[in-house]
Amino acid sequence: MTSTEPTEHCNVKAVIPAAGHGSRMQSDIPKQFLTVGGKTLLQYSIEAVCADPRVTEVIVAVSDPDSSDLPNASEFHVAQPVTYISGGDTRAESVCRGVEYAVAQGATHTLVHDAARPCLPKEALVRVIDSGTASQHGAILAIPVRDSLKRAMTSSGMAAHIEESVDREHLWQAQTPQVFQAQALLNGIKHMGAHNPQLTDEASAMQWLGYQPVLVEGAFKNVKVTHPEDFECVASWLLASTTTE
Ligand SMILES: Nc1ccn([C@@H]2O[C@H](COP(=O)(O)OP(=O)(O)OP(=O)(O)O)[C@@H](O)[C@H]2O)c(=O)n1
Ligand SMILES: C[C@](O)(CO)[C@H](O)COP(=O)(O)O
Repeated sequence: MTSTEPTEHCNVKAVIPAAGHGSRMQSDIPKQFLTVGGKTLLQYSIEAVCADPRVTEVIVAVSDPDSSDLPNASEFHVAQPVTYISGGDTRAESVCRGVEYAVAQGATHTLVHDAARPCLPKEALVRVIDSGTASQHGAILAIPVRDSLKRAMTSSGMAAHIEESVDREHLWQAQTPQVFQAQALLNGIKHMGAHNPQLTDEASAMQWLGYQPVLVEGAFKNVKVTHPEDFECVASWLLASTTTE
């Protein structure tokens, strides 16, 4: 891909994959429905992506969109409409269904954001929408790797010996949101296959098509709740931000 011409008219719809089981979190309920200060992580994530008015709708992929346990979509304190759809067996499948829905609703771009990243700062959101809509390659939030990297001799176990050090220069950790032209992203996911283990994020699908998405500076606090210790950090940051508002 060589063209970086921006799209003239943009209609950005957010897709939030929220149909996971959170097995690594080991909680009784999926992590996106854990609450902090009376709100679920999912609700924080929805409010976070709605902080930029260029987002015109939020599409949330959940396991059962008809479940009475889900908060009524009209109750979210955001200006944009929120729609629940049915997610899939893999994160990529949930995203694929959301992007299909967004395209059918006239989206030019989709912004995909994990329900499990509730501390997304507004400045980072604005940066990634600016870049993702300005380039046909799209853009993702990411942070440069900070620590020294070691490759282990074996892939399992915590007592593995070091085989070699790995140069961290040019290495980034991918976050969400990830912003792409909606139809191109849909094509990429379908070509790669929503059950392909290499399809760990949306940028991978675009790279499969030959695009080179832009890396936009993310934020340390935009961590994904994956393990219990992540939840402890996120809960304290969310509580601190609600008491200072
Ligand atoms: N079939 C799936 C799997 C994941 N997700 C969502 O994708 C995001 C990031 O995925 P991950 O952290 O891997 O979530 P889980 O699959 O829930 O966690 P685990 O891998 O520990 O089971 C989460 O918001 C999760 O709900 C989804 O919508 N559909
Ligand atoms: C998309 C993602 O959040 C980027 O870091 C991530 O790939 C989600 O899934 P994972 O199973 O934690 O890799």
